[in-house]
Amino acid sequence: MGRPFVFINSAMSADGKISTRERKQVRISGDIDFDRMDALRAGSDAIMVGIGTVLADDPSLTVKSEKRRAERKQAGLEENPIRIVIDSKARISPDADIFKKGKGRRIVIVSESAPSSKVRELGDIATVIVAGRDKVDLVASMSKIRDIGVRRLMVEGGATLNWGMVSSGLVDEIYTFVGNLLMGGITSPTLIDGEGFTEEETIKLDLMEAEKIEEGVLLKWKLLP
Ligand SMILES: NC(=O)C1=CN([C@@H]2O[C@H](COP(=O)(O)OP(=O)(O)OC[C@H]3O[C@@H](n4cnc5c(N)ncnc54)[C@H](O)[C@@H]3O)[C@@H](O)[C@H]2O)C=CC1
Ligand SMILES: Nc1nc(O)c(N)c(N[C@@H]2O[C@H](COP(=O)(O)O)[C@@H](O)[C@H]2O)n1
Repeated sequence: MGRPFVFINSAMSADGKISTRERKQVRISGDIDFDRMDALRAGSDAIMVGIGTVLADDPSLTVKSEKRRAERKQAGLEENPIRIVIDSKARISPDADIFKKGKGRRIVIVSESAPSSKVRELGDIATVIVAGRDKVDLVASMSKIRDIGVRRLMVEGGATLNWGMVSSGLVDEIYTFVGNLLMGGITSPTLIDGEGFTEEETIKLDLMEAEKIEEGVLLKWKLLP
């Protein structure tokens, strides 16, 4: 029933790009912002990314601070939050760092169109949830992960998943670190890609916080109904 509290955390260039035109990960945040991101991970029940991010960056999505992992253990939690990948066709490799690095539960959410042999293979190393026919149904996914106890969900991109979540009305807050670089490129992923909104559909935001961090600025937005 219902859905978790959902926030997106992302780093983007001053011109709004989250990676280069070759979809290569670039260091946008400095150490302080990476540490802020790590604290957000440690305080979440689950961290979710799209398969595009896994294929491009191969992130582990683990909590990096030993102290924070220890605090989670003391609180009776796994060292790492649940790591969730939205992957309609089950394209993720069993060798992905999400599976190889760190302890904790992994969930891959696929659609009914995913090849059953690959779904079985993934079932040996992760919990596989099926939601949606040709592509993952994000609304149904949120309800399913709420049912297994996820109350606070951190979404770490990428651009297509961010669009899917925002356009489905599934996001409460967005935190963007805007770094001191320009990436350019009409095909470079932005914070929110997808088909985009019409003038009437645009989503209004409430600025909760703006803070200078190192050479960039952290903006915290609440999505208005
Ligand atoms: N700077 C930053 O903070 C971050 C940057 N990135 C960058 O983002 C790029 C990846 O973004 P994308 O290619 O857009 O991939 P993505 O990570 O957003 O994954 C998109 C994929 O999710 C799957 N999906 C299934 N159902 C969906 C649904 N209902 N709605 C939306 N997606 C659904 C589709 O297969 C789709 O292709 C990479 O270049 C990566 O480096 C990713 C995370 C953070
Ligand atoms: N917050 C942030 N700042 C940057 O400068 C970045 N380049 C990214 N990239 C994303 O961080 C994830 C890496 O996670 P692991 O270190 O492997 O746990 C990955 O999803 C990148 O896209 N983020």
